[in-house]
Amino acid sequence: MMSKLNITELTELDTELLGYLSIDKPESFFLFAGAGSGKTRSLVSVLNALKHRYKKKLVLKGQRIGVITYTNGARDEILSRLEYDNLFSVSTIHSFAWSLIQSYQNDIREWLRIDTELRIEELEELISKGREGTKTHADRIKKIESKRVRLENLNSIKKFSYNPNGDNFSRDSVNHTEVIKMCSDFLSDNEMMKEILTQKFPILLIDESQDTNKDLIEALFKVQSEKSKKFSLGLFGDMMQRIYMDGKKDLGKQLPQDWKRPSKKINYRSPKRVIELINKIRSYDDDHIQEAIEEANDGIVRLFVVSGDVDKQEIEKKVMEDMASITEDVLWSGNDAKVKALILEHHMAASRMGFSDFFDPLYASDRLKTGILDGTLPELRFFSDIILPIVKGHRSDDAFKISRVVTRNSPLFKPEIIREKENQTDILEEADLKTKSLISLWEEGNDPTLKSIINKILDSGLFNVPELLKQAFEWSESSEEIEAEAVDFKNVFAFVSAIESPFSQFENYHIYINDDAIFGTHQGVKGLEFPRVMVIMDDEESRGFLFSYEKLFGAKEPTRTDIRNESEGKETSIERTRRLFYVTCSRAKESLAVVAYTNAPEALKEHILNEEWFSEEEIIELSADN
Ligand SMILES: Nc1ncnc2c1ncn2[C@@H]1O[C@H](COP(=O)(O)OP(=O)(O)OP(=O)(O)O)[C@@H](O)[C@H]1O
Repeated sequence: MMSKLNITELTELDTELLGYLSIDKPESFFLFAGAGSGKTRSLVSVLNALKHRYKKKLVLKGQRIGVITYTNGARDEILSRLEYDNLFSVSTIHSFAWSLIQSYQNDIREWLRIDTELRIEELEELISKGREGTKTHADRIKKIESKRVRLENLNSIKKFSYNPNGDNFSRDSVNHTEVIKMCSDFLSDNEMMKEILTQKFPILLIDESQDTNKDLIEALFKVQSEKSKKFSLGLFGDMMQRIYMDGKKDLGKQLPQDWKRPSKKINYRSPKRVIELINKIRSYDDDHIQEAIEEANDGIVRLFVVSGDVDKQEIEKKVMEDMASITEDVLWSGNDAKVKALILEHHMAASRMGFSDFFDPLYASDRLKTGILDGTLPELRFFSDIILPIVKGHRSDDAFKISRVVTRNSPLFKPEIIREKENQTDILEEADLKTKSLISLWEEGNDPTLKSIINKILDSGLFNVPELLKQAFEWSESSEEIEAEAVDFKNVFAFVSAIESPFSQFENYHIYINDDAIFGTHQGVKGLEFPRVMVIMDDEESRGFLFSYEKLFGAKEPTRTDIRNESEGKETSIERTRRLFYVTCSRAKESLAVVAYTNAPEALKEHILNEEWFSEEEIIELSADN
């Protein structure tokens, strides 16, 4: 992503940006430039320079410099580069929005009242136009009922809550969409809010602003135009890397006259051949052409066209071996391979890494989704923070590690239990016996199911088992029919299925979500960079409908909707996919393999050659027969 900088390393462009961010004569700017051009690096170096220039002045006035990032990961990275200096408030858009509005509880209540009434009216209108007796009709009635309950409850809520990283399902919580909309409305319509924002943050910089929610961006534009004498807004981004539907489509098109538009032409990240490819991909959208740095390598790219009923894991292994010999870079294959393989959806990693039985049922539940992707679900923490370290301790014969996990987590070591026992060695012996019995599940290379682990622990009482797991275990053992109306029915059921899988599946899932795996998603690698990148494109395996590589690569005709959207000037799935393809290819620092699974290899190849994305020598065909 970024390299550590000190302020003496300011580039000409950084100095230009610094000039705009003067607190005496503020100006706003829009720095939009291609992948790898050093936008994030400029952001950090400019912030460091601002610290030296203005820290004393701003601290005296109780002011800070605001920075909005797209992900928590990017926030952490920038914060660490700024050495956690308190002058900066670095946060994701959701945390930022909530921190601005959370003290205005009455305004939140009123906003929710009006918004909920409006949503009810909209639903009533839809109901009056739609057909009765359909599922949609029944769903709408249900939605109205739940919104009415929310309206009735509004007055009794003492304090609204919000967790930017959570699901916000509780009665007093507001959801992600509401927080952004509320903040945008408050900023657009409320003079006091504009004053609060600009007083607090005379300088506000937004990274990846092409994907920042459009309502909020528009509200911030409004604040900037009204408070231009004391507020600088700096946008960093790249419209070609807009990959979420939330962003402002025409961002930057009608900027006010007084906004500055600095530019960057150099790509510092990628070798020449990769830059040539991404310039080509980009040429359909705009005429921004990048150049490589003088000392850049030539770099190698290959397109693997794969057809037929193939074993995908075998194919991808072969691609990596081929790349190792083509590039003469051993890190492309073997046990020590250092490759980033980009898949479109998480379940594609699950099937390749062998954790689908565990992952798929949980990921299908809306309420569990977030927690399973970031590993914060308490039911998963039970396995990751207690069972996994014990298993690892067992494998490495580390009795000390095991006993530390047990003493920290077992209710046997609670002070009140210890006090009750006359002889404390009894507790140690009891814990030891129960731990050994748990570990015996892995004896002789066994791979126990999660269910058998839960069973063992429920029997021994060595640890407390989280409620959902306990319930899932009981349901899976019960011969009675469970009522669909039961509390948390769907979630418990998801676990009933997931706990049938072996522990090794949990372990693989754990490796995946902790970024230790070679797999990452196309969307998730935004802002990152890797020496060797393998982009996997597989429409058949992906479940969404937003992207289609087969269409982008000419292997499938555009649908009537695509043609209609195009003629109406609306975005098509081809355009969206092209931007995602630009993001993935531009992560490569040394070499790039693109793997296209297709039903029409000939058409695909012809299209690619016509469009001159890859040359004949760069295309390798693989099928079930070779
Ligand atoms: N002026 C520079 N001199 C040397 N290296 C640079 C310079 N600017 C950026 N780099 C390096 O180039 C790479 C890309 O930089 P950075 O991540 O800041 O680009 P970006 O424009 O934010 O990229 P993207 O839009 O693709 O996320 C990093 O490795 C960074 O250290």
